Amino acid sequence: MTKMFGSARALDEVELEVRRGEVVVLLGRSGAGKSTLLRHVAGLQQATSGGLTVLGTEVSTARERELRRLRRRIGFVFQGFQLVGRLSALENACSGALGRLAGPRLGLATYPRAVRRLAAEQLDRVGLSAQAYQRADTLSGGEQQRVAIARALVQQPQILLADEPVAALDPSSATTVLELLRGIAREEQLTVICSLHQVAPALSFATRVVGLRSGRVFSDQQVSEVDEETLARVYGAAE
Ligand SMILES: Nc1ncnc2c1ncn2[C@@H]1O[C@H](COP(=O)(O)OP(=O)(O)OP(=O)(O)O)[C@@H](O)[C@H]1O
Repeated sequence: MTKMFGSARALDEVELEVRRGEVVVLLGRSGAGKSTLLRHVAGLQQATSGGLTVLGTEVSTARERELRRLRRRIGFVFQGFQLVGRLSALENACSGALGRLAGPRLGLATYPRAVRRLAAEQLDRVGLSAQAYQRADTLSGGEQQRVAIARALVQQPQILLADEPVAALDPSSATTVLELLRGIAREEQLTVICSLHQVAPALSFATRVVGLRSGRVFSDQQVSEVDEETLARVYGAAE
């Protein structure tokens, strides 16, 4: 699969097969193509040439309706959390269900009871029960990212994508968030694709590490057989 932006090649003949339950880290420096690849998997962008099949949908040729259906099955966690700051943690978590509910929701009480219960359970799972009614913009960065994870889980996704989920966090919150994600992925047999730009967290989080460089797959290894030195040399100094 190749993605061009004008004459720039953001993804250059990328070939990758991810199996169910794998926790894949896309490792690469700024501009390597990690976010672009994640956006393609999420059905948010379409390749310039070549194909990409996600959960049985051919993304490159799919119509908007099919893409919407696909997006509902894929959770996405971002570097900047993307919560609604003035809403509570619980209401943000509930909004993960919006894709399967008809019409907009205004206020917690307008969500079905089952959704509110599920959202509360997921907040509990990420250790934020006590903060459920706190405004999202009053939470710490690590807490906000945990709310975003709860929201993604309320969506009941088959694939969870995370684009630099810990880049904005201090090292200790980053470790907490990655450990949480890893534990949840194991429990749910969830397929996770996560971009990171540091080698050490990638190795403790992933089952498989895919190195990207200038839009190309440069290395692809199971963590158990990873050549740490090469990875550190190629990606260790990534900004
Ligand atoms: N919408 C766009 N229009 C033009 N160029 C783009 C667009 N999106 C990405 N690119 C280019 O494609 C290349 C890959 O970008 P991408 O954001 O995927 O890299 P990345 O590995 O995620 O980097 P970072 O870690 O900084 O987020 C870059 O050269 C970027 O400038």
